[in-house]
Amino acid sequence: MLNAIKFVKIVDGGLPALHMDSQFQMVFYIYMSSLATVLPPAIVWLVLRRLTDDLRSMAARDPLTQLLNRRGLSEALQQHFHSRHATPAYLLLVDIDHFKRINDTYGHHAGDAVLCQVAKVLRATVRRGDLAGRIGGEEFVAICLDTDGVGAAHLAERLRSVIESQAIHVAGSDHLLHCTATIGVSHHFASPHAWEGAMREADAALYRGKAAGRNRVEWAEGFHGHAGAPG
Ligand SMILES: Nc1nc2c(ncn2[C@@H]2O[C@H](COP(=O)(O)OP(=O)(O)OP(=O)(O)O)[C@@H](O)[C@H]2O)c(=O)[nH]1
Repeated sequence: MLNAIKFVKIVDGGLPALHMDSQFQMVFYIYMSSLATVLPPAIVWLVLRRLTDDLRSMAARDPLTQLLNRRGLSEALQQHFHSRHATPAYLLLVDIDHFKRINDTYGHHAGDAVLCQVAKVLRATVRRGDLAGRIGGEEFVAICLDTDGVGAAHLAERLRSVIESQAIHVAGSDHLLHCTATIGVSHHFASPHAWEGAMREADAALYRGKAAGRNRVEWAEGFHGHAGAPG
């Protein structure tokens, strides 16, 4: 049991809400640690390393969509900015419009199907090397790591228009759902600590987009990327 406690510490900061797979893994781990005295140390070490990797990856992801969560995004940004050739990043905050209505009208499982579809669009639309995450109920984040303001603005507009064009099938229902999203875009930022500030900028822009009628892209104050100059 002492080993189990040490193991949880390795996972750094404890575990998020565990779902079935991870609960199974913990039971498996405790079982393995009880065999630790009779199994060859190399096998025990390999199993533990694998479990540590799995748990670390689970702690960094949203269980519904498998996109990065806040912690996963923050870790990925730390890694990106530690590289000598790190490029500045742009943060896009993507918020589904009137999502509560979808839940209220078609049920929570329909809401979940919409969230999964938007996650799929995000994953498919950002470039390889960019980051995609879900940071709250119906709030998603895309972070462009190797582009300028024009590229970030194009990505935001492409995301908005692909989300709008989706017909979303809900299991067990004949309805095809549609949704739209409002997107706030931050200025570029160049350090892992600056991403909370970028979130605030994008959030303020998003708020303006919601007030202006939704289903639109809004830029942080003074952002010129959409006009052709780097932001
Ligand atoms: N299905 C589902 N719903 C969720 C989840 N997390 C949060 N929600 C719901 O998301 C809804 C968010 O509603 P609001 O914050 O009012 O936002 P909205 O209706 O999208 O309105 P606007 O953003 O102003 O367009 C709430 O009804 C939450 O219950 C989830 O994981 N699954």
